Amino acid sequence: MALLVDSRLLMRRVRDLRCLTPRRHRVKEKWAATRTKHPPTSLALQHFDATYSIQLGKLWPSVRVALLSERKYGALLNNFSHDAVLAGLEAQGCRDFTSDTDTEAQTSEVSTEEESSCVSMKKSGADGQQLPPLQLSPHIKCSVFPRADIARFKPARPDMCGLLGYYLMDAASVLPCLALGVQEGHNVLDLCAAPGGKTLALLQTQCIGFLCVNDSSVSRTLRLKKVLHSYVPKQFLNDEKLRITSFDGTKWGEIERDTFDRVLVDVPCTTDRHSLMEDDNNIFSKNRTGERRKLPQLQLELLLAGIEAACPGGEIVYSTCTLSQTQNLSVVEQAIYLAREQHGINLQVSHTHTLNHISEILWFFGT
Ligand SMILES: C[S@@+](CC[C@H](N)C(=O)[O-])C[C@H]1O[C@@H](n2cnc3c(N)ncnc32)[C@H](O)[C@@H]1O
Repeated sequence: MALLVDSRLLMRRVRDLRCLTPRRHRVKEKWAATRTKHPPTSLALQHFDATYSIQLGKLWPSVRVALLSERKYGALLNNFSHDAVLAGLEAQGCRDFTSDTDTEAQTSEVSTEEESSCVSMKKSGADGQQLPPLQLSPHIKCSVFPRADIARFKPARPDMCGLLGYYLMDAASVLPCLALGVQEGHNVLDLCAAPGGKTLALLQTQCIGFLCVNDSSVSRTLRLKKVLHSYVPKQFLNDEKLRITSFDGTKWGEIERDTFDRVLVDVPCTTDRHSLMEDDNNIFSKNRTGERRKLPQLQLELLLAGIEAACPGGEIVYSTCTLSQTQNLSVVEQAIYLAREQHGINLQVSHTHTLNHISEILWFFGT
């Protein structure tokens, strides 16, 4: 893996040198002259080196290598498809990691390549009951190629009804959906839902009573609608089962309080891997510095809104795809404090209780 990173860095260095070499064509020269000296991906790496080396200590070098390595996808199986997708993927050597409990080799593969974080919490009901053990949905399945196999999935094909067989996403992105522990007839809110990978995973449980899907970005909500129509039969997308909105999620507490059995708060964050790999749409671009600095506050407001939206006894899962303690633990701690002080809401954090069940599947590093 180290070799892979070295060769990437080498390629980047060669590209940089090429840019500095004088060119005959004026257009190229101009491009080289205006080329940013500090691309956002380099700024992201500098930032992570500074913060994560302190936060993660000795673990940081290996996590750094994983973050800079080729991304490894999981294929979320679409139970609505008529094709025998799982069998097809198994024939290619893939395994469903959500039902794989004794494959240490495979679990470490997934864990070192992902940087997601999720914490679940329960809003205390009048009865103040202890948390029941988490029941993972057996219907959320995600296939991955085995350890050291970086084969790519073929594009999913439509079945006879035009529905695609699987959706490619980071394997760890399935975790928040499992951790939500959706049960039969639950009223569920997905507060920041676009482009819809986790919504799709939640729908795989096929037991949700009503699903409310929201994302403040209208363009991303349109993408989400396209995703749903490519994977889910129309009868599951009617007004009685699903509502799609584009509200500012931070205001949800003013719209619908004490309503949902389960709330997923999958917030915008520094998306660490993307920030290291892609200069386009990168939160570390100089012109997005303000937006980046405001992320923890936005995350806090979204989580508080999600907490307010949950019914007494309801559960909330907060998830990000960053390793940042400022965007994970600190946000959760502040939200718990403010929920109690400002809204009189008590929360039980079920981080450990969630991990105890899922840790057989993925490796976790607690911060
Ligand atoms: C990490 S992405 C969500 C990914 C999605 N859950 C999935 O699995 O495909 C975060 C989303 O939050 C949305 N967002 C940002 N600010 C928001 C707000 N104030 N209210 C609701 N959504 C917001 C962004 O548009 C973005 O789509």
